[in-house]
Amino acid sequence: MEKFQSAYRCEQQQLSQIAAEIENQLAKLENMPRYAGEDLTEQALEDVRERARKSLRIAKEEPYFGRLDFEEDGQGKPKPLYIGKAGVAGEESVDPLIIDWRAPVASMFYSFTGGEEPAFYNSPEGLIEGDIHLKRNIAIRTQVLQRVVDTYVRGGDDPSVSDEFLLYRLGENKDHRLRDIVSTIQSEQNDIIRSQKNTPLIIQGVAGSGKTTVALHRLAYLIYEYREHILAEKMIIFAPNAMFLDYISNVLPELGVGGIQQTTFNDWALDLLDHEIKLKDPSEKLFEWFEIREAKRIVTDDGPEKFKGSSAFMRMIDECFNKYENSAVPTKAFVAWDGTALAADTIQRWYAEQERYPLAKRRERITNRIKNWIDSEVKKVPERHLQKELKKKASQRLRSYLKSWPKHTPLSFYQSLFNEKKRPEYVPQYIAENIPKSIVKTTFQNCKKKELEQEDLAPLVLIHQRLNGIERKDKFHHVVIDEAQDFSPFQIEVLKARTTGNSFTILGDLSQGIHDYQGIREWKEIQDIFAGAAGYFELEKSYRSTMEIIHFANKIISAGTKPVSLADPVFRSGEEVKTIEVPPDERVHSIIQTVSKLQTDDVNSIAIALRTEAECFKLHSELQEAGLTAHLIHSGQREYGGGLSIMPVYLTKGLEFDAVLLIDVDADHYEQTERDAKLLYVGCTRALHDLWLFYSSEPSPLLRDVNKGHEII
Ligand SMILES: Nc1ncnc2c1ncn2[C@@H]1O[C@H](COP(=O)(O)OP(=O)(O)OP(=O)(O)O)[C@@H](O)[C@H]1O
Repeated sequence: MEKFQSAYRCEQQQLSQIAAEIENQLAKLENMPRYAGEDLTEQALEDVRERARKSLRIAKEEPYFGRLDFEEDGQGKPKPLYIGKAGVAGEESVDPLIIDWRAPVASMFYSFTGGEEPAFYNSPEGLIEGDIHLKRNIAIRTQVLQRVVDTYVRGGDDPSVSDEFLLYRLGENKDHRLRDIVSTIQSEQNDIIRSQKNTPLIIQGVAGSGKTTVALHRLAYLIYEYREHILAEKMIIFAPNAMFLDYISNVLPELGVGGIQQTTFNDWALDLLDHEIKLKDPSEKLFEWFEIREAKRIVTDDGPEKFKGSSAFMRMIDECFNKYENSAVPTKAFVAWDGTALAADTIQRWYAEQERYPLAKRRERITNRIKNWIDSEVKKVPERHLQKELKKKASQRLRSYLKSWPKHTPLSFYQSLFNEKKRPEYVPQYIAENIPKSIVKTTFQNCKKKELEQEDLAPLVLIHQRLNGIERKDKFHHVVIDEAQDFSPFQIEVLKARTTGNSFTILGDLSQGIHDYQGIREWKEIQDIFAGAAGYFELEKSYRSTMEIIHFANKIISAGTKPVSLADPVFRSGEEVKTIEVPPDERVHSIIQTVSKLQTDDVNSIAIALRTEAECFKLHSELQEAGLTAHLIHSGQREYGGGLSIMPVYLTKGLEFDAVLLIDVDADHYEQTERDAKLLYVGCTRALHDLWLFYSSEPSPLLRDVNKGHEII
């Protein structure tokens, strides 16, 4: 106790000094007039000052969260390093006042797992070694010291780094948005965050292992580490839906990072295609795939989503496009006026010479070359009064000549691939035969109506890229794909073509692959796209939920499929999971009772999750009639406001809630199938502290093993 008090007093004193210096530095910089002139050196200095102002503003409220006492070899004594979200330079000394968490030396705060072995980090000057004497977590809120926890003391009773501070953080009730984790990043997460930029990373992580959070921290790290080569506005995050984007929207600003694009694949593709097409309402697809009983659809390789998302389909389109491109130049001579013609061979030679340009550019360049040829031919005509007349005629003829040169948009080219009546020459017979019959007619009709499905977007983007090319300025510097198990190989392929240095962070969990009709079955499908050059990480530790919830969820997933790995919970114990049988006529009453109890206990966010959207609507109105108000969340939702929500279980993916109530967990709604096990697993693993499952009549067969002991299958 005494030791703790003295540590607290020492940090209190330190905080007062550092806070005063921050105030002082900030006041000086705020009072300096801003430079707005043309002098480049002055502009650069102003940029440096502006960056310092930004860091100081961040540091003012919560200057740091950790202290590491490190004795560098040969220095003789340990030096305390204070680590915060933003670095602050010292005014009086060369040593920084606060070290940015992304700086090389700060990596030891995360990678050090205890023991008396030497610690090290990679500095720009090379490897630096030394000993760690103390690792201390310090919680400060609005300049007030709240908690001091020594997680490692050299020579102390426990040689490893303790979880005490992590457990304190995990035990807190969350608000409705994801938060940064800079103070408690774990060693295995740190390795991912600090991986080098140009190796694509694939991260398979169990539910709650921090994949989304880690990817966002990685973006902040890359911006810091590669500030000379990477621009925030050229980095992009692909997330499953707009509500999820809203849910993660706080993390990057908390880390002092702005300007990164955040979108869904559908929105991004529609923008790129200049809204030439409309998308069918995606909720119809969700309705089809998440219906129960006889209405259920079965996944097959030649279903539209799987087939159109495959690399094989991409290769077919590529081949057709190559053929089209090779024959896309007219085979007849261009006659400018009678007696003056440009031979077809010449035009074809010019076309071949432009091979390195995308088709649209090649066409533009050939057109310009023909125009120049016309000009020079006109100049050869000795009668000056005829020249104007001839030029006019030649221009008219050029316009009609160009019409014989087929010009496609992405949509018209795509549509032509499905034209059964008039197969274009560039579509070889064997390709036409390999496109499943069930897809051909509907896709052709959809193209005519300009209303397509989401699986048509990647093919259209590919055609757009082949027609127009991708300019260097349009390339991404880094791409994050969250919930990547639901991405098709084709989607990844088109993004790969737009990304410099294969700089990707691709994360997901095969056990949560509930959109199996469109996503991947194994990570190899994505590894193959990068020809085996991708780094692969597996995260098994789960931070979100209590041990009880994770043990329960592990049994559910194991009852329906063989997961890549089972989640290993942190040692945080809570309430037992409740599985409750309720007669149908008492269902609403039971739900209301449970919710009121949770609300009385100050639980912030509660989700009531049902299998289908229609069932959510129904329960929502039943609860409303009985006096309980909740937010009804549907697939078009763009924001997530926390509190009490009712939503289909498939929409809870990626989110988390203090408590989750899963309704109708019976044999009808959740059968003994892989998809149903994954759905139920997703639902269970959304809960941080409390999980309730309700069923009437026969419980789901997936609950079969939940009451067996915790020894894992
Ligand atoms: N090192 C950590 N320190 C504190 N909290 C953490 C840490 N890692 C993860 N968490 C917390 O665990 C929860 C899950 O994180 P996140 O949503 O990023 O995981 P995920 O792997 O993407 O989950 P899922 O796949 O289940 O959606 C969040 O509340 C996050 O703050």
